[in-house]
Amino acid sequence: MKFGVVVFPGSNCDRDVAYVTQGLLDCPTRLVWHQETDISDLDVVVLPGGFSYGDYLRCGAIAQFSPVMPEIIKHAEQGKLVLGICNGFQVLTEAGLLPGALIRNRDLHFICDRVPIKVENTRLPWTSQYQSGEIITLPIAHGEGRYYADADTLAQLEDNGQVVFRYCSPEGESNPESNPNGSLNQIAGICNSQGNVLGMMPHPERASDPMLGNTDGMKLFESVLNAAIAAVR
Ligand SMILES: NC(=O)CC[C@H](N)C(=O)O
Repeated sequence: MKFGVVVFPGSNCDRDVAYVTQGLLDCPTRLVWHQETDISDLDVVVLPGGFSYGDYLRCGAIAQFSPVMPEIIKHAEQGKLVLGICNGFQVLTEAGLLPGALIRNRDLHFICDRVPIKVENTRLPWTSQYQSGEIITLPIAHGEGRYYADADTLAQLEDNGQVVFRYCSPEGESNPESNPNGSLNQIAGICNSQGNVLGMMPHPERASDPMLGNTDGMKLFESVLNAAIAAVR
């Protein structure tokens, strides 16, 4: 199984993701410059965190027009896996691959923290290695991470199990105090209706190497590998 990590001008977590998928997960991985238009060799496309195009206009708003994006949309339409982390999540909503939008944090500050998150849906290629309802801790680092969607979209996401990660208290409660950025329904990550496209604001790649003292993010990458192994059996 081969990973590709898209590099936009201003991406800054591209190598961190590649370090995890190649170095820790032992899967072939290549960096994909945003002007490339052939990604047919890839099984999983990751849009990493960062500040694509300097976050001018809106985070992710300019990156959606990169030449690689139509190819990523085709890749997703074929049912193949696409993961957007932080700025990558913002790009996926701007490109219409995921519903809703990421807007300025409630308190208008950039937040850099480690926060508890509940894994809400484990029936996905992204999360099968987690326990349902498991509370994990992942780093967040964003200025525009407040998930917003209209009421109908929100209800649809909830009804279809598309809310994959939710901010919570260390005990797993969802309340205003455990919502770092004001996201609706405490949403930290969602998937599309087919489940093959995932967007999340927290950074699993920053919590994967045992050297960093937290490996809660590694199960996400292991889930992907597991799904690939299951598919060829
Ligand atoms: N870590 C990131 O990807 C940051 C995303 C984006 N630049 C923001 O500030 O919201």
